Amino acid sequence: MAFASHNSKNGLHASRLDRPLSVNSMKSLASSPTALTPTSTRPKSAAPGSSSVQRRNGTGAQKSGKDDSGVSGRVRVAVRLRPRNAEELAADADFADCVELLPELKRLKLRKNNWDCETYQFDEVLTETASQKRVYEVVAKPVVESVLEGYNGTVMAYGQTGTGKTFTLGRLGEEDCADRGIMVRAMEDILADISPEHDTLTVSYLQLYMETVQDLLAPERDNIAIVEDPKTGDVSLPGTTLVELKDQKSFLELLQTGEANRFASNTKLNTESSRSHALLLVNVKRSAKNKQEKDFVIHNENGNSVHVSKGHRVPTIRKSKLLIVDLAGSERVDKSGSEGHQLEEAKAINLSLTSLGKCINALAENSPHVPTRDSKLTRLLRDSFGGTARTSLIITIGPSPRHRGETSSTILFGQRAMKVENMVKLKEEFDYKSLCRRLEAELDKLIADNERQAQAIFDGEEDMERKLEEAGTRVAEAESKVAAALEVISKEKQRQQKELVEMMQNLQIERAHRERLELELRENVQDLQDKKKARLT
Ligand SMILES: Nc1ncnc2c1ncn2[C@@H]1O[C@H](COP(=O)(O)OP(=O)(O)OP(=O)(O)O)[C@@H](O)[C@H]1O
Repeated sequence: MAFASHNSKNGLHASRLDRPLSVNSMKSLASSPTALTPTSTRPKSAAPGSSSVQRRNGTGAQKSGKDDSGVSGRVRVAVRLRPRNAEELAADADFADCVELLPELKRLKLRKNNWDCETYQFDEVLTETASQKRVYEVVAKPVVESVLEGYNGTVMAYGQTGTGKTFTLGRLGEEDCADRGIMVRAMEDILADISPEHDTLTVSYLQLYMETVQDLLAPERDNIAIVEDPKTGDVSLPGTTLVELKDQKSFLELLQTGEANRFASNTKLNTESSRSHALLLVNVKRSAKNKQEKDFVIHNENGNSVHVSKGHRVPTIRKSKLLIVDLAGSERVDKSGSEGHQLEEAKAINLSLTSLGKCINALAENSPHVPTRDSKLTRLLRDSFGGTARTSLIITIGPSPRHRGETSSTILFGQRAMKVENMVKLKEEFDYKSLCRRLEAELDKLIADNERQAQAIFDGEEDMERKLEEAGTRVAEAESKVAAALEVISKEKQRQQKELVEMMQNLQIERAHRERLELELRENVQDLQDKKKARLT
């Protein structure tokens, strides 16, 4: 759809962000229970490390963290009075304010006339002198803390046009940091708490203008669909720009871009009147490790199950959302002087605010039917009112007796909202990706250990074989040496035997020779003796 050109509320022009914008879908606009005082009670399960809502319900409730009923948390409502503006100081100079505040008693008196008034009780009553810091601390800080603990949270401003909704929520405080509104202060606290290594912080910024959702960070996306999960009721806005945030500077740039693209007009009641509802959505994703007290089984969406035994650390992830809603101001068109296109805008604003009022009434009265589907605003706020969010509403009013009727209807809206009970839930689920990564790493380690052990055995076997081989070689060498020595010995023996035989033979020959000589000698002697005898004879 084509949008008419409007001035931005703070006169800034749209500028491209330096940071890359990631396009993604948003999921639910859920949240958790609120207390407006800093000492307020948190949901029982909100304490870090304590058991979550889903754990209270036992092992069966751990499927996805979505089948539990949550903890009751009433919508908390604060009222803030704007100081008289220049026009009121002049026009209402002779008249008393239409309201009287009793902040200590958390009461507000609405004057009916000079002698009669109605008294209303709120969770917090903020006078015209209340600082932005105090407003943040009592209205938004408990919700922000709760979001950081894993619950969804909503902070919303409602009130007549020109009463200070944008002042309360959207002030950047560039010149004086004391002026910083809830959005800037909330992000400061979130950035200070999260860990850039383990947590993820993404932001989208949208406006709902004449029943059309537009991306304030990419205004060409001007017809974003609202998709509701039929099972869980979670709302998502596919195609919305999601900016991953790391620092406050980027956030301020993002807010400036958004504000520059927001529809605002100069009306009789507010020179910079927002003509759209602005929704800042902060997604916080944090990983947590919980030690299990009991054995249990995790079922994933595919029906597979993993048995987790007692004492194991199971990685879980908390995906919470903080929704900050700056509604367009309700106005009486006769007073605001709207006509033409502006009149159409005013009608659309009033229509969506009326449907929000109807839902709040139905919820406050515990009506079986809540007309959530009547407008896009109520569809977007489904989790904030009557859902799982911790919701804090700030209603803004002006002091002028001329707007007593509008102030009265704002107060009644706040009173009815105080009766709305949400069922806050810890947005925690098992981190299957991380569990899978861890199991894979463990498996890789086991495989590596196994391979190392197998290698060691293999190496041991090889070593043994090598030693056996060496021993065999040494034995063979020794055997051959022994054989060689034996051969030498045997040859020597043979040689010696041969020499002995030869010597024996020589000896026998000599003996025979000597015996022959002796015989010859004896024969010669005999012969001589015979000859001598013969001569003698
Ligand atoms: N608490 C306050 N203290 C001082 N000035 C304020 C305060 N609240 C609002 N104002 C001033 O009143 C004017 C209107 O405020 P703002 O634009 O925030 O109203 P709004 O409720 O957002 O109006 P609309 O619904 O028309 O957008 C602004 O000039 C703003 O600075």
